[in-house]
Amino acid sequence: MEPLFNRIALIGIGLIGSSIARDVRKLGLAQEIVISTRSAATLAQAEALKLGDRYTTSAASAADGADLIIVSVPVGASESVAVQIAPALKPGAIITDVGSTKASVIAQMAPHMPQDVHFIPGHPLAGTEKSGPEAGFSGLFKGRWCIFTPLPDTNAEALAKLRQFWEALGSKVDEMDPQHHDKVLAIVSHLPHIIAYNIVGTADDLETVTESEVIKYSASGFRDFTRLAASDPTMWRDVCLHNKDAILEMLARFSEDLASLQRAIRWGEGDKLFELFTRTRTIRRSIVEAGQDVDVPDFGRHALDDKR
Ligand SMILES: NC(=O)c1ccc[n+]([C@@H]2O[C@H](COP(=O)([O-])OP(=O)(O)OC[C@H]3O[C@@H](n4cnc5c(N)ncnc54)[C@H](O)[C@@H]3O)[C@@H](O)[C@H]2O)c1
Ligand SMILES: O=C(O)C(=O)C[C@]1(C(=O)O)C=C[C@@H](O)C=C1
Repeated sequence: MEPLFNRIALIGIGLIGSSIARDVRKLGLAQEIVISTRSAATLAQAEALKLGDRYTTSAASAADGADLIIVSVPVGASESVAVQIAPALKPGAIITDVGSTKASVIAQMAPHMPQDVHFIPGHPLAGTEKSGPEAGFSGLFKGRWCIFTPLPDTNAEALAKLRQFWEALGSKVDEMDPQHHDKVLAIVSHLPHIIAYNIVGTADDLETVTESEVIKYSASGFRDFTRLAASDPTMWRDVCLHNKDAILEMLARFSEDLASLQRAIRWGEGDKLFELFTRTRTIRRSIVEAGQDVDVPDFGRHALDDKR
């Protein structure tokens, strides 16, 4: 494939940054890959994995002269990165991110962006519960959505180029308003993780059930929750703090519906339970039919516990 960019700078080289690096290298999407991350130890890991051509702990020197800069750090670190890279950005550069929340990332980064660059927030809907440069793999974004939440005055050419980039990684690209993105993701991604953290925490706290019993008898339903609950604590702390309003709104709805389910169980309302379980089963079928479970083979390899 023809390189789409001369120099790509990857700021943050964990699961997402390193998966991008692997695909960029494999597909020949850049002449040069520059990698930057805050910690020297993580940078050394990236270098050992040969993920880039140049390595630096200075985000500014990585961004200097780059045509595409992809920020892949926990969302709470977005402003700090924006402040560091802003003075080094070359005119016409495209700056994007992969953060799981969008309104907050825009609020943190946009005010620091110079007038002559193109800041296009993005979010690939692909990942696993693993983190760090060793957890990444080529093909993570294949068949998955990447959502852009462009600012109103975004340059159409820059947008088309970034779209071309993500499509080269195999993603389907969509555009959304950032607030809408945050609400949609609150229900389809953030709440499932919060529920998983909570149920695994509850099981761990149960006084009548020992920890060894939780491990020994964990049925596959519970095991599926433990996968999500093993996700990176820094990333998910930041998601919760930076999508607070949408998450609280969805949690309120969720709690109401849970109370109604609790009531149906208490009063033996079998029809009500059956109706809900039938309705939700069709959602799973629609997802499978729409090909949205394309990740199963990859997740089987990377995310599920081999000892199952
Ligand atoms: N993991 C997923 O499933 C997933 C999916 C889509 C999007 N995202 C988003 O992608 C981003 C990165 O997630 P990840 O899974 O790659 O995380 P990760 O923990 O694997 O990697 C994070 C990287 O950011 C660096 N970093 C951490 N704090 C920093 C700081 N204060 N300043 C500069 N660099 C810092 C780390 O050294 C590391 O290189 C997050 O914003 C996350 O919300 C994650
Ligand atoms: O399946 C997982 O392990 C993930 O956590 C991936 C997942 C998700 O919820 O689907 C997590 C956060 C993202 O921002 C995007 C994708």
